Amino acid sequence: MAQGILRRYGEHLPITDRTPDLSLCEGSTPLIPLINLGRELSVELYAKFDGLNPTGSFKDRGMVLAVAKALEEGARSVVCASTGNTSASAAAYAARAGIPCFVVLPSGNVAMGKLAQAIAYGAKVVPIEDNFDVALDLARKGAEEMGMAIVNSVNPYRLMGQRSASWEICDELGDRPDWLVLPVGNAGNISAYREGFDYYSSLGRCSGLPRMVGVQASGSAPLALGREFPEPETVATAIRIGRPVNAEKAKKAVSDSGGAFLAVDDEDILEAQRLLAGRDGIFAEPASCAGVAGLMKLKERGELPEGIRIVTVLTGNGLKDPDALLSRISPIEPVKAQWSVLEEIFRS
Ligand SMILES: Cc1ncc(COP(=O)(O)O)c(/C=C/C(=O)C(=O)O)c1O
Repeated sequence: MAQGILRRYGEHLPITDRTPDLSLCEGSTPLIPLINLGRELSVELYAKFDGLNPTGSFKDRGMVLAVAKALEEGARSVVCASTGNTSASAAAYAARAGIPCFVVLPSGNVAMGKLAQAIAYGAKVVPIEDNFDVALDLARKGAEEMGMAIVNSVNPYRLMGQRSASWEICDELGDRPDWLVLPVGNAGNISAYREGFDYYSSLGRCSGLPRMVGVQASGSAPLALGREFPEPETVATAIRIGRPVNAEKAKKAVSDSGGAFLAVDDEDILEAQRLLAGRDGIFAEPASCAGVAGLMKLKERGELPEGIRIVTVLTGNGLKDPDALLSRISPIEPVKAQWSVLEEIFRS
């Protein structure tokens, strides 16, 4: 049975005998070979499908530790700002832990599935008339003024828990991949992967860092395009973040690994989402598909070496945000429930 992060990797995490044994059986997500897409790109391609965590995103890996340590350190409630997945995860683990959760969201820019989760798990949802970056400033003030535990990736326990994904990849492949490709918003996850590979390398369990490729949406790409984005815009609302709090760590992860940041357009992201589902049967939310869009762009430019082993991190489940896809297709009208009508369709 899945043990959860605190049990599976407890010896590598800041667990004490006072740390609550919190778990929603997160982690141990599948590393799925993308056979068809890999053939098209002429690489050995795997998807680390973190959309199969309990709340449907990679956030659970860090949240379980952040909430457990908040309890251990005497916090009586948690707060976060979120583009959606952090709030869903924080609300779930706070519910499990029996403490209140306050989430500050950029009104009108959070996918319905994620909002439904935060409400269902019982969080106090506070939409604001501004973007994620301002929401994070307000959540941090709430934590300071009212002694709540902030569980965004400014909380070090979040990145420590998220290192577990790199350990799972190494445990399964027997080493690090040649490349790790993933979407970048607040830049916590790419930083956590770097820390995780470094740590496993220090234990002799992998041979150093993979080349780390962080992909952003071109309308919200402060790291990829090297400029401010005070009004970030992208259909990939999960990475609609203009002021990444982990920017410096992420830049070092990319430079130390000989990697790169890439910017891709929204249409490239949605095309990657359709390809991923249509070729290899995996439905991931738009932000998660930015990595695949980046690989397709590199292939087009002749900058994707053949035969290398790549892991692309699918950070969130497609069910979180079906609107992005549905809003771009014409409505599917019902037909008469007659065999002749269906037969014509089946034969076409
Ligand atoms: C699906 C998905 N893919 C990628 C990212 C980017 O990870 P970071 O670069 O570590 O921020 C997010 C981030 C979401 C939030 O930041 C939030 O939920 O507040 C995400 O939900």
